Order: sequence, then structure tokens, then C-alpha cells
Amino acid sequence: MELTVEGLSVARGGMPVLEGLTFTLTTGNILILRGPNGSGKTTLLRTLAGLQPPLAGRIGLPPEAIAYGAHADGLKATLSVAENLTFWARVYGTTDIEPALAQFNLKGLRNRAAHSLSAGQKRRLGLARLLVTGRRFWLLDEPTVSLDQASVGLFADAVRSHVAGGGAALIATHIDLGLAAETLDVAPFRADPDRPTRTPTAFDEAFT
Ligand SMILES: Nc1ncnc2c1ncn2[C@@H]1O[C@H](COP(=O)(O)OP(=O)(O)OP(=O)(O)O)[C@@H](O)[C@H]1O
Repeated sequence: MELTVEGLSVARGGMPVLEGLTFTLTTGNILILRGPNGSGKTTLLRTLAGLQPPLAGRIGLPPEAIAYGAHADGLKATLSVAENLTFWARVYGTTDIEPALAQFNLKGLRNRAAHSLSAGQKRRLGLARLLVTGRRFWLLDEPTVSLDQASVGLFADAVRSHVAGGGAALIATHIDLGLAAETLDVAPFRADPDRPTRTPTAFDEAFT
């Protein structure tokens, strides 16, 4: 299975952000997205995840194959750590949350309400959700924000083992994760900001 992107153009708030992107990500591989602040990495990931339509081009992978890890952790505040994972496991039709708890060192926190976790613990729980999705393609936006060095290591290990098991990962990050990966710098694909699009792409922001 592969994610193929051909001639993709994406917009945010009615303004074109990136144009003419073409790349392929095959299972068993990691692609790191680089680019300065505001260059369009989040906009690209949102588009690939099916949260907004592209301006132009083709995305060759159904959104159902994708697990999207956004900036926000997306936790249910009043549910415990284990209940959060069980909730998402049911949504995605999987059952076993133990590997996800173990991978992100959450076993000792399993009965704690999500709202009572520290920022880094919340982020670990947000990332643990990836493991219960059962989805092959992980699209991750700055996944290591708030993580200490040990937790960054746990995350990198999770990505390595996901990819070794036939998954793939596309990760926007400003730090070196120590992963064997290709890099895609989006900077050369920046669109002309003076050429507004007429496609209404801002309407769906309230729902994502
Ligand atoms: N909600 C929004 N409405 C309108 N424009 C937005 C919105 N969010 C981001 N933008 C603009 O879209 C452009 C691309 O932003 P995007 O978040 O995709 O960049 P990024 O590469 O992910 O940045 P960062 O490294 O800071 O996370 C920027 O010019 C930004 O100001």
C-alpha cells in the first residue's frame, strides 16, 4: 500500500499555501516534513487526512487508511487513561489497549482522569491512541511537543515498530527524532500568497 500525491495544491483560510507537491510514501517507510513556521506542513497534513479538500491534484490513499495526530491531544477529559484508549479502540474496531499503555509508559496512570495529567503525559496518551487505531498510515503534526527526552525515545520506538510491522509515517517535526527517514522540505513548494483562491476552504475549520 502506498500514499501517492500528485501535483497537490493546498490552501488555508482561502489562501493557497503549497503548490505542485508530488511524492510517494510506501509502507515500511518514514517521511519527515520540514519547513519553517507557517510554511504549510499542517495544511498539507490536514488535506491528506481528508479534513479539507485540495485545491488541485490527486491523493492516492483513502482517508480510512490514515490515523491523524494533530496539534491537540483530543482527549476525553473526564475519562481515565484506560477509558480514553478503550473508547478509541471501539471507534476503530480494535480491542487490545495493553500494548499502547505499555509502549507509552502509561500503565501506572491507567486509572487517572485525563484532565489530571501533565502536558507531557497527555501527549503520551494522545500518541498512544495511534496504536489502537489499527491504521497503517500515521500522519503526525509536531508529535513530540511537551515530551521529555525519554518520552521522545518511546515515541521514536513506537514509530520504528509500526513501520517494521508494515506501517508508514509522515511526520512534521522541527527536531531530530533519530529515525531512519527520508525528508521532504515543503519550502520550495510555497504558493504565491498574492493569488487568493476562490475555493471556500475555511468553512470546515470549526469541525476539526
Ligand atoms: N486557521 C487558519 N486560518 C487562516 N490561515 C491559517 C490558519 N492556520 C494557519 N493559517 C496560515 O496558513 C499558512 C500555513 O500554516 P500551517 O499551519 O500549515 O504551517 P506550518 O508549516 O504547519 O507551521 P508551524 O511550523 O508553525 O506549525 C500560514 O501562513 C498560516 O498563517
